[in-house]
Amino acid sequence: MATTLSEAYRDHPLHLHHIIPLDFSSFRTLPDSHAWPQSNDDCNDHLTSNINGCFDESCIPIIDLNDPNAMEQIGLACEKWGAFQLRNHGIPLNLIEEVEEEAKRFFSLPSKEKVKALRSSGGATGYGRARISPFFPKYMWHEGFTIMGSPSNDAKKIWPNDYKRFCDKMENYENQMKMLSEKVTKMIFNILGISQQENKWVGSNNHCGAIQLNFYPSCPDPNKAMGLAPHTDTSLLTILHQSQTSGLQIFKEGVGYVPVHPHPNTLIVHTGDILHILSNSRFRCALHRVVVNNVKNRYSVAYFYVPPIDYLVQPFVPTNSLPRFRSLSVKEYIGIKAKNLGGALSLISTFLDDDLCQQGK
Ligand SMILES: C=C1C[C@]23C[C@@]1(O)CC[C@H]2[C@@]12CCC[C@@](C)(C(=O)O1)[C@H]2[C@@H]3C(=O)O
Ligand SMILES: O=C(O)CCC(=O)C(=O)O
Ligand SMILES: [Fe+2]
Repeated sequence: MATTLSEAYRDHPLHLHHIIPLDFSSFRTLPDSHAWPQSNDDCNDHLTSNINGCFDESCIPIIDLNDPNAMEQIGLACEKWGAFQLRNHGIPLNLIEEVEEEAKRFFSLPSKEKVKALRSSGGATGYGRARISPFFPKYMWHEGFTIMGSPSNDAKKIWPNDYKRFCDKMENYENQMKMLSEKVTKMIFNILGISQQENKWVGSNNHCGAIQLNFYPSCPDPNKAMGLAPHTDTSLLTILHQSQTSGLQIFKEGVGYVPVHPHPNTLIVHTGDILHILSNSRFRCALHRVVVNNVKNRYSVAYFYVPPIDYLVQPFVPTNSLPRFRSLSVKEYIGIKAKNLGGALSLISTFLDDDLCQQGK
């Protein structure tokens, strides 16, 4: 029986062609395998996030964690967007920079070096394409490196004599992200009225977590390419650092894709599927994607905060309401998502409408 996140993915192996990334450095034109039928012109580039924290239809709010009203603002942002940006988050800025530097150090290696840490078919960690690759007809202009717990096994394959530097930074970052995730989760559970007493795993070492280093090389034909295809995160919440290069876009019903341009010293928080289920779809789980450009490489570092694998994800239902989803374990949900991606929430819905997630109902 699976007890860790890695083990939960073992039952859902991927073909190697959905794992081995292209050697992007050898392409001057976009190969057909990476040319997407639809261009990225459905983006509302004039819209952006508002520095003062705003809750109208057009901007992704920035919330100061030290603001006495932060909890209320987080609740509103999760309801309206399923995402927000966080200022004064308490993560040391030099650590964020160092982790980004380590990501650059890894991704700038020649392909023949990087593939030494290739994710195995049934594996969850290491170098490779995004797990969602098999659901799309074309490949993404993207490389990833996934870490669950200590990355030492994978890092040793790359830097046999010098793996410690990479591991120390990543482990330190994981600890800091865990603490921030706990803080935000406690605020969110408070908003939802979910008992802390029954969720003692928050604040213990019983949670599951993963770090994903993302690399989007500059691309010869960015309008036809896709950095990361539209998806929602499986996690309870995701904390994302993006380098100073735009590319992330969040889908807003009735508006389209809204860019989230980088703001110095802010981290982005996404509501994941698990929180969407727990909140009985009061909180959206934002559909998001990444577009690429032809000038600069882009990097991002995502931390996925996930409850223990055997945790029962059970919608918290206000009085006089009905649960919109059946209860299931994290492991079962991961399995359903691995087979159905965007259809996973509809499959566990107790209602007939599909795509409840996007409608935020
Ligand atoms: C915990 C996880 C979330 C993730 C799958 C993973 O096991 C580690 C990689 C994560 C990632 C990063 C890129 C986008 C994404 C959809 C993917 O393909 O791999 C997410 C996964 C997810 O949220 O389901
Ligand atoms: O690169 C980004 O900005 C987003 C990455 C992302 O969505 C993910 O890792 O799940
Ligand atoms: Fe994501």
